[in-house]
Amino acid sequence: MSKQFTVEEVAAHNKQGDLWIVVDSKVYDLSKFAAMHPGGLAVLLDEEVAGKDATEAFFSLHRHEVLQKPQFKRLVIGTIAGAKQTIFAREPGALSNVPYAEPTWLSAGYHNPYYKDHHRKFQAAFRKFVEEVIVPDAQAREEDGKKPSQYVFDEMAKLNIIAMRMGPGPHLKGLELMGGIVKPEEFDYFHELIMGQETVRVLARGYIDGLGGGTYIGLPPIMNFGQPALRQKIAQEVFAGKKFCSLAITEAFAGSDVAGLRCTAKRVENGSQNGWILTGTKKWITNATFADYFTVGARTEQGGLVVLLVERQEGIDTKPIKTSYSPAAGTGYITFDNVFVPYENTLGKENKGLQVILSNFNHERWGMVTASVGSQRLIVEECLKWVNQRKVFGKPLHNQAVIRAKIAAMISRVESAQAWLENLTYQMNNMNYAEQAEYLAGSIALLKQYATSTAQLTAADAVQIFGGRGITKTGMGRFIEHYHRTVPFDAVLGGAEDVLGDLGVRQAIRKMPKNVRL
Ligand code: HEM
Repeated sequence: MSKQFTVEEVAAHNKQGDLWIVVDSKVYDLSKFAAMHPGGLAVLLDEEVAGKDATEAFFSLHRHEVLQKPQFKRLVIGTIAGAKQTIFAREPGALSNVPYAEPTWLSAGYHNPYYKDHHRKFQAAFRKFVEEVIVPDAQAREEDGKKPSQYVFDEMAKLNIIAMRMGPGPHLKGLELMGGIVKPEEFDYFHELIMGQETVRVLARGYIDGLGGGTYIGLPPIMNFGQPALRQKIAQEVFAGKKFCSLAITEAFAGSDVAGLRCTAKRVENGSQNGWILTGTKKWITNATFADYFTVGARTEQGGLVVLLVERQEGIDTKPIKTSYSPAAGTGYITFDNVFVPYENTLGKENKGLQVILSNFNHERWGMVTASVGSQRLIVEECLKWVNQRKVFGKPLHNQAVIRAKIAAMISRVESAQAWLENLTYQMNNMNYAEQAEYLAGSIALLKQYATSTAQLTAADAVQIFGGRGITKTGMGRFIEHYHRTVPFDAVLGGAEDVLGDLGVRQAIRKMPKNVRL
């Protein structure tokens, strides 16, 4: 049992060199630390703080995790006799009890039609994995800008997480998923949705893309259109966490208008050399700096498009691009200088590359929505906690009607996006790929536009609620600052918002019956 002190005993230690304070029933000896305190010595010597219970002052200025750091835990010398700890951090893997911090299917008292028992078990195990294995590496790599550590990929591979990240399908056959919690034949788009929403809990946007953003979009064309032997070899290497893919479509010359690509692929057929010569550049390619395989869109001599699987080799140069998120994503500029690509590395048919590129767009955009809505929800939780603990004019911040109005809008946005997302996910579970393309392409595009545009409104509101802290990289508002800075990525990747909104409406117009009038 830790040493017990009375309030009076603590009160006697209230000066420089002999300074104790109480935070949530624990007594901290700050005598030596006070001079190094990042908030300064003076604030600790304040007569309301020195030798007193400073719980409220502490939590209005620091995140809870400050107290959990080993160097600060060591400052605890005992507890106040008869007092009990009242503030607890969420255990790794546990659900949050903050209202709206979890989707309704994970909220006490709610019912839902979509998720089964194996989804719940999967969610609990996956969150624990994210918080225990990924979060520590994510925060460190986001800081130093290096790619996610190899041990994280290794741990993911052991549970077949990289394979599951590619969604349901025959590639999961025979694999033990998440230690056997879910059977390959049970694995559906709701499991994948859970993965998308749990992974963003690391709140390190660049790192998340580093963790498999390139593979998520670069591997499907290989799996769906590659030669059997080749796709099996590559899928195995990638699922084992040993190799990485990236999708190299976008260029400085062409973004959403893939028809305008300038990278060229010329056929060469002279005896042993039967293949393509690839020349050109690609820009903003996620994971490019460390990818082993590039799924490249290029223009043929006939003016059509071809998609090629290109292995890293001489003639390929990748250099990092500085974006507003961290270099952990490995975002790069690629130069292909007369690179030879064997003919068997052609994905799909020559001059029919557009179909290959477009074929994965729905799944890719839907996946981006899962992540976008998941991180939007974390921001709602951050804001609810902050307005509850922050005091202004002697009252909690939520006492201001304007603040409550902002929170109301945030909750409505995230709940509507989640409900729409779950509905479309249910449709995906009950449609084959062709049906998804036929019925869902427009809705998914509209949902992505909705999710990312509401995310940006929520990011802006969150900054207003956090004030200066919302634009500061450390301290109470650090996740708000990060989110506000990186939220445009979601709105640009997979198609800019306006393009997607337009696509959704064009699809609807295409399906307008000829025989209807007002
Ligand atoms: C166990 C006791 C304490 C520890 C370990 C501690 C530690 C820290 C740390 C690590 C920071 C910088 C990180 C961050 O921005 O969150 C900080 C900042 C600060 N601390 Fe403390 N602190 C303690 C108690 C207090 C108390 C009782 C006050 C009372 C007024 C206080 C006032 C501040 C202020 C004003 C800042 C600067 C906040 C800002 O820049 O927004 N600290 N403290």
